[in-house]
Amino acid sequence: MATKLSLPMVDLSSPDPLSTAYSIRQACVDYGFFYLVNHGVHNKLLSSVFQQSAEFFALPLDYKLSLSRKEYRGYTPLFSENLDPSSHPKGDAKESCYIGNLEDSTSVNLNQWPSQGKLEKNLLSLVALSLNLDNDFFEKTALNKPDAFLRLLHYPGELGYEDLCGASAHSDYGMITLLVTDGVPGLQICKEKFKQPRVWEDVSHVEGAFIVNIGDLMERWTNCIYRSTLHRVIPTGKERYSVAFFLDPPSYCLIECFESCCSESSPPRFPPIRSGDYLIERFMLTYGSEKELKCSSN
Ligand SMILES: O=C(O)CCC(=O)C(=O)O
Ligand SMILES: [Fe+2]
Repeated sequence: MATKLSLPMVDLSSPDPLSTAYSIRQACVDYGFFYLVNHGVHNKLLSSVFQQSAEFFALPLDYKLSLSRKEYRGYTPLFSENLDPSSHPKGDAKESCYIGNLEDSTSVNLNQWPSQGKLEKNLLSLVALSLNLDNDFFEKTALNKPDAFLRLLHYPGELGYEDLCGASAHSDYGMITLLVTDGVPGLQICKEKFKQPRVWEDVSHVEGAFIVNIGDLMERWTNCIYRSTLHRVIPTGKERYSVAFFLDPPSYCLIECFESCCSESSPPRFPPIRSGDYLIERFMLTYGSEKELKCSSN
């Protein structure tokens, strides 16, 4: 049985930015995951996002398929994604809907969350502070024209495949992810991704908190000082909803190790790479091919 894990807690309302930045640093070094509380997004708004999400996924499949994913936006049906191609060949037991960029999200009225920009700006300025960077570093490089996606996720529960994950083992690809779930368990993390056998720990639900995690591009920027931790959603037999907000640097942004994160004895582990090139490579592994990636409906 997996052990139950309480992640570190970061309080965004704390009056001392330095101590908040320090707790973010500690959490990103130790876990690559933390709970974010007092984030300023009202419970009422979150409930209405879950309500709309449930209404969307309850629509007839034909209708949802007419909104199939194109250029990273729209509907992806059950089993069309496989986050860990070495796991079950059938794919992941979830359906999802991507809502694209902050500036022009039109079809679903979710653009208050958290796209007004305050939350991610605030959080990323603390992350910058935690890395000894100017506190507007991410605002200038990555939030200037970010690739931000809201993704509604629905795990249907019992499907008759016992060993099929809702989301198989993966790390997130981008900079940072904010996640909110309906409280149904299933999310697990594996802190040591290179150790075998993998040890999985259940992430406890904290009502009203966001779960924040570091993605691969932040891991590359920080030379693995901040971890992009492996995680998955295992089946529990229960239906589950979650909403993830992925924040990625713009595609032209060159991701190379921060000076403060390397030294002679600890040289950069990764060559510089453009954000867009890295993300395309990862998405291709998840979805199979570039054609499928660009236009899943035809
Ligand atoms: O639904 C969840 O709890 C996690 C989803 C996730 O990890 C992802 O979409 O990248
Ligand atoms: Fe993820």
